Amino acid sequence: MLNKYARAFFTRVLTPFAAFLLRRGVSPDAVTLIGTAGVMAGALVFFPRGEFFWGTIVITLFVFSDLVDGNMARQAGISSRWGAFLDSTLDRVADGAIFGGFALWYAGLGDDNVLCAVAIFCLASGQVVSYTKARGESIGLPVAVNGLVERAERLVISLVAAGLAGLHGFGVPGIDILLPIALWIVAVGSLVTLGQRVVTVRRESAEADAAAAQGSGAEA
Ligand SMILES: CCCCCCCC/C=C\CCCCCCCC(=O)OC[C@H](COP(=O)(O)O[C@@H]1[C@H](O)[C@H](OP(=O)(O)O)[C@@H](O)[C@H](O)[C@H]1O)OC(=O)CCCCCCC/C=C\CCCCCCCC
Ligand SMILES: Nc1ccn([C@@H]2O[C@H](COP(=O)(O)O)[C@@H](O)[C@H]2O)c(=O)n1
Ligand SMILES: [Mg+2]
Ligand SMILES: [Mg+2]
Repeated sequence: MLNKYARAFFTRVLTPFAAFLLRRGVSPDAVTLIGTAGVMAGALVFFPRGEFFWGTIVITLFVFSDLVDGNMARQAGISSRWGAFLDSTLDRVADGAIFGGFALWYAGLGDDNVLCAVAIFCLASGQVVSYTKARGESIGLPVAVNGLVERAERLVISLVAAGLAGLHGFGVPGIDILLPIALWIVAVGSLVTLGQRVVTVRRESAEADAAAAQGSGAEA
């Protein structure tokens, strides 16, 4: 949903910045790499220590690079298969660091086995949700569904909650409950999304196989 409705807005807002970087000789690949490194640093340095406010600030500064890199490539007319591969692959790395950071907090000082498991579930299910689309497309299917909770939703729900939960460290009482709530929402939402995508791939592959069988029957 965010991908559909918010992308146009962010494209408008980020286009001048993307043009500025291109004028300075920065490449889209460099933005993809630096953005991922920044997200990983924010997640793995701050989250395991329970510093959710500062971790979210650092991640937010870098995560928008994922919208800037593609914008730069399109403006410069240099969108490439390599760029698409690099972008999607490093998305998985960044997501692993974010949910891994939450899991490390709950496995350590946060001391909550259930929430550690929920964070690991968010990490794994998010990767599988993305994989369903990549694998479905690689076998020639359209995978014409995005589902309830795409990557943008997973990030916005968990990062807004983490940023607000971090205010607990500045004396705001009770607000730290937002992070567990967000992790449960992302976990359930990812499971629903996984179901939606698997059902779609099942239907599309049955249709494609039937069409192929009909085609070879007509030839015989
Ligand atoms: C005092 C309070 C302190 C709070 C601190 C600040 C809080 C800020 C909180 C959050 C900011 C979160 C921003 C998250 C932005 C996410 C941007 C992003 O990375 O979007 C990527 C997404 C997808 O791009 P791609 O097409 O390149 O990626 C594909 C996708 O990943 C597929 O995944 P799948 O869906 O299949 O799982 C892969 O399959 C594919 O491989 C991959 O290529 O881009 C978009 O979706 C575009 C829309 C982005 C919308 C961003 C909305 C941000 C909205 C609000 C943020 C600000 C809120 C501030 C609130 C503050 C409250 C305290
Ligand atoms: N280093 C890069 C990054 C991205 N691309 C192209 O942009 C598409 C992704 O666009 P986003 O707005 O979601 O970032 C991607 O599929 C590539 O076509 C690129 O060429 N090089
Ligand atoms: Mg990108
Ligand atoms: Mg991306």
